[in-house]
Amino acid sequence: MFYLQGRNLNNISLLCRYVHLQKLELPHNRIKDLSCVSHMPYLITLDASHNCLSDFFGFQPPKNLKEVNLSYNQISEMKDLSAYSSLGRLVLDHNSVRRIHGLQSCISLTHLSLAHNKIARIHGLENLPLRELCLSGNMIEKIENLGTLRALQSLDLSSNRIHSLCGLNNLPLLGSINLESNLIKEASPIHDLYLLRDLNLRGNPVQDQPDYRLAIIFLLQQLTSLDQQPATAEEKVSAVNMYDPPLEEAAARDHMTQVLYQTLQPQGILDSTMPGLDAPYPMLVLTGPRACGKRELAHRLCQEFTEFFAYGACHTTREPYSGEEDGPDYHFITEEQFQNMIHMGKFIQTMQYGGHWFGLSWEAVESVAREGLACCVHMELEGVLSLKKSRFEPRYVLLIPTSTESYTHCLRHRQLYTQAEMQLDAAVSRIDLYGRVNRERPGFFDIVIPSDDRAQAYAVLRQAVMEYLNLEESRGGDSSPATPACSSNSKKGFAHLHLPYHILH
Ligand SMILES: Nc1ncnc2c1ncn2[C@@H]1O[C@H](COP(=O)(O)OP(=O)(O)OP(=O)(O)O)[C@@H](O)[C@H]1O
Repeated sequence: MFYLQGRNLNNISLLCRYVHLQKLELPHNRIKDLSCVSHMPYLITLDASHNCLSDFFGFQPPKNLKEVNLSYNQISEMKDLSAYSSLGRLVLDHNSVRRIHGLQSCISLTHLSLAHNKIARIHGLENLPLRELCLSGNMIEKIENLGTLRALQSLDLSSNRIHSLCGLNNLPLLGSINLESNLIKEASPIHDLYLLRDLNLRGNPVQDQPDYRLAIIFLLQQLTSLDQQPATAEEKVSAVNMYDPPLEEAAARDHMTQVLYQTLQPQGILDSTMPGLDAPYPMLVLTGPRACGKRELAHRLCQEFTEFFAYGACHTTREPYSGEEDGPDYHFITEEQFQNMIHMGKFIQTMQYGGHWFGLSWEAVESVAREGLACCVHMELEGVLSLKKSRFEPRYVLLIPTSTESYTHCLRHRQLYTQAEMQLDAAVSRIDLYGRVNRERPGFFDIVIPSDDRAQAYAVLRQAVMEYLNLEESRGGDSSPATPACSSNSKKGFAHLHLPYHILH
């Protein structure tokens, strides 16, 4: 080992003779030239911090060089370090480096610190085995290109100019995230950075965003420290409740919200949907995972059984798909209009799905009820849970795909998902969710119908409805419209609809 600290040395050429040196410490001098290191093939550790070096690694590579500290020098450019494959720790703090460069072949590099330089972008680190990365005190505006750092345990990006976490979108397995509007769209925790325990974003504008800590803790659930403060168990629970609440909790919260805003409005009587003496107002809800055909079947049913049913169109903030118009399927409104409607107590239930709002309004159901008809709607499970807390007592039909393969094919065909596999997997996993609820909560759905074959699914649905409305096939056969077997008031007839509970095997 050779140790020469604070001697004001600027020429160390005499060290060329020490060819067997393994550790060289030269901090706090005025050294400009490290070429003598070329003569030390066994060097393992080099500390040349606090000197006047402007040349980055200005020496021939010692084969086993593992640790290098060149902090507090005048280095402005990094160069290719492919000859330094043993390098494990590199400290370049307090230099003038503008661009991270030349590290691609450093297959042993586990610690890298480039604090207080002039770096504007995170790049050039792809696939490195880094465990600790410090880029504090630079000019970085966004978090990017970190998705391949699978060994990363500690990341320090403090005192930069990061104003958004949207760059986390680039991380594999993460859904699109929009923290600007405090909304995480189909987000899932970042599994690829599952070793990350310590994240520091102090001193960045992003800290001012509402629910900043909870959003990060949700995305990185294994964090133990955020901004040098422990990520507590309470925060983890709150984060999950906020961004991915258990179904019942989300439904209870939605129901409470709607009831609260309704009670703040002048009270009027919605007589068309008032329960009768012996039965509630009749409603039919088709539920099941997205694109399982519930909307199509709901329309078909309403078209065939015009004397009994009419379609209740929900409101949504999503854009109409091509060919969709305002009215028949949804009332398309802006996010602001939707929030206004919530505040005016207009909804029975609402739900966020895929980053958009959906809601069933009182008026949608009332307008159908005023015609003396039963309201037929479709919605996801979360909507059902919320609706079950209201005064309505619909019959619930679960339409469920039984072949994952054909369901995936159908999703692909409809091109619903832009971020491909990850979103497809999430959509498919909801089949299991419906299946689980059906198994674990007998009676939750009144009837379960496999949805893979639409024609068959409709035939079963139609048959069930006919039986319980006590209707008979007209002589025209299967495809002819049904006629009531009893001539009683259609609404009253449907009021006795009690579909059986089937367990799907
Ligand atoms: N008020 C509501 N509450 C809960 N879920 C709803 C509500 N209105 C619609 N949905 C559901 O939101 C999901 C997304 O609807 P959207 O119309 O965007 O999708 P889709 O791909 O056309 O689905 P589908 O073909 O099943 O109708 C659907 O499963 C739909 O049934």
